[in-house]
Amino acid sequence: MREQRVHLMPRGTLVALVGNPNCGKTALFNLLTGSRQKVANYAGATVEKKEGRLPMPDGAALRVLDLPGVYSLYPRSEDERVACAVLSGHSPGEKRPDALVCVVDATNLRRGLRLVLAVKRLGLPCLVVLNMADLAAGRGLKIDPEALSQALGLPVVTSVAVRQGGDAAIRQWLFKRPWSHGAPVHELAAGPDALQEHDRIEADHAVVQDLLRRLNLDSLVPDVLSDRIDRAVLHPWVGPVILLAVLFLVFQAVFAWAVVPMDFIKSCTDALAAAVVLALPDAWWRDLLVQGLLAGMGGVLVFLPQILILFFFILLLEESGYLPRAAFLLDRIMGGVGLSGRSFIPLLSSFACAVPGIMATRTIANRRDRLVTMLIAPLMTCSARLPVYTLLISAFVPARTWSGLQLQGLVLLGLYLAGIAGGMGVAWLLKRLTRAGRQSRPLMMELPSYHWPTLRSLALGLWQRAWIFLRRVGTVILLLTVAMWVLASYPAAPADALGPAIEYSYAGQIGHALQLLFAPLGFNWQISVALLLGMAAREVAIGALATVYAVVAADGGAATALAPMLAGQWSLATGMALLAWYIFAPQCLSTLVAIHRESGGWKLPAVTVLYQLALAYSAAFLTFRILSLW
Ligand SMILES: Nc1nc2c(ncn2[C@@H]2O[C@H](COP(=O)(O)OP(=O)(O)OP(=O)(O)O)[C@@H](O)[C@H]2O)c(=O)[nH]1
Ligand SMILES: [Mg+2]
Repeated sequence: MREQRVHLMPRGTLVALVGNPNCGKTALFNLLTGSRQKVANYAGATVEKKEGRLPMPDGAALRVLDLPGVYSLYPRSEDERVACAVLSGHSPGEKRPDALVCVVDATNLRRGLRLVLAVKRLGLPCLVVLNMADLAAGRGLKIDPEALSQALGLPVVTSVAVRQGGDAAIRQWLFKRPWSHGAPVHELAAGPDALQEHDRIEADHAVVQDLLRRLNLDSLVPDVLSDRIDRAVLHPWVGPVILLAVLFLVFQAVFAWAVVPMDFIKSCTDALAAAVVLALPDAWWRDLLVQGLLAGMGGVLVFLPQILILFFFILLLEESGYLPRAAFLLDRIMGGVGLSGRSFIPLLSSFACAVPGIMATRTIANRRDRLVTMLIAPLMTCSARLPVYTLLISAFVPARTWSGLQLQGLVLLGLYLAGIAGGMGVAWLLKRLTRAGRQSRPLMMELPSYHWPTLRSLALGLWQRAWIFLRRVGTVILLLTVAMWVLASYPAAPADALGPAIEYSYAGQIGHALQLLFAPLGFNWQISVALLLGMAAREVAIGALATVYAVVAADGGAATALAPMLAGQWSLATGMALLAWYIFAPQCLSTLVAIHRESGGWKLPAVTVLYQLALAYSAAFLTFRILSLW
């Protein structure tokens, strides 16, 4: 029987924000609807349509859609297809918008107005918004919205999306219904509607040139400051030095700045555990609270400061406009392994989390490049690995400093580089093995103006990350550490037991069974169970280890510091082998689900799991064997 899908369309008036990439659509969307979608200073920050609600003065609400940026209405990449499908009314589960807000970067009218012409031909009521009016004014651009409106036959307003109230004129237009359709303008009629893509773009280009000339807006106003900064940042050898220095600073900071807040959180959870032990009677639920919840969740929570420091830098880089420059600098290296600089931003997003990174591959027009990028995205070190890395580093790498350089920070940077090297190695192999991989694809990427990130957006971004992390600790990690405690505590040891009680528990049994597989890597049974539970989410392994060792210690059970405990129990070779495992292992279900969704099948996720397992096993095996020789 043929499958039939019925889409239920939500009711209500629908307005969509459309525009070139990076013109400020999402910033406006957030302002209009009070949402907190990701705003970033590079093309392709939004790759999926997002909905919000704008309350109207009459009590009703408008449905507002934020769309991925488009260069034209001839989509080339997946994110452009998402936007164009909405505009043409072919988006699954969504009706055609009732009106459009066409956002134009006021500092780049030439490109923005070409899209306005195409959008006007869609025949929907449309408001043209000249956003970034503050930057345009700063550069001495004088645009008369009234004259432009006359010329376009559409209403035109200005906006500043990064200022509270900077959307006032848009609201005013949206609140005044019914919206009028645009007026036909004779000068804009560039040839018949049925022109082919290339001819249509050429014709629109000519119309826009003519229009700008008539309005005295055709002189190019260069962004002097950005150009000056770029002279250093994109310099063939100064550029890479700056890039390395930036990365270096980030990893040093993750260790150096986090010490005080981490100690604070640790002492809080320890004190809480001690107080609970004193206050509550000795019962199974006290053990659950102390050895399960406090040890497990506290063990993960302590890494919040490091995660926030990492995100502070990621947000700074995203908002400043440096990222596309880094992509540009790395294009040659990426070309060497059969990818283009286009893959850089999706890969870089994967350092936060592979899931948005895999979504961001939608901006890569070439399908082969897109699939390879998805395949290697999980090797980039996501923030969930950070707790595992820093735990093992603080257990096994001495906190030594050489003239201001922290050894631990260097090792952390090394782990990140190992992940990158692994990903590049896989891409290089695929380039050698496939014909498509050997074709070179030039990088076309715009370099946005540098911006100062606003304190508000930084604070908001950090708060969002903190919230995501805390929610994870409060849900997945909580559930799995409770599961771990149950596994580690039951069944109780028989009366005539010789070994420690935990050896008889389910965790002990499962761990010993798995150990057959992991013993060649130097992993003991505790690590083996922790890895099993850690398949769901990486940090769970830490909570699981904390719980197992808390149950083992069972000394009335304050949440003892995990790192010194591990240093005492494991050999250096085991600790390092576990680090090597973590660089490559496929320990995240959501990543695999994302690869499935974005690639449209199970083949790619299956390949990902298999190659990652093979890499992880070999890397851990070699590390353990080599270090054991010492
Ligand atoms: N100064 C200034 N900056 C703005 C304004 N609007 C947006 N920005 C900045 O421009 C950058 C891009 O904003 P976004 O809202 O992410 O742009 P977008 O159109 O959604 O981009 P894509 O999702 O990539 O298509 C961000 O760094 C914003 O902070 C504005 O009116 N003035
Ligand atoms: Mg956006």
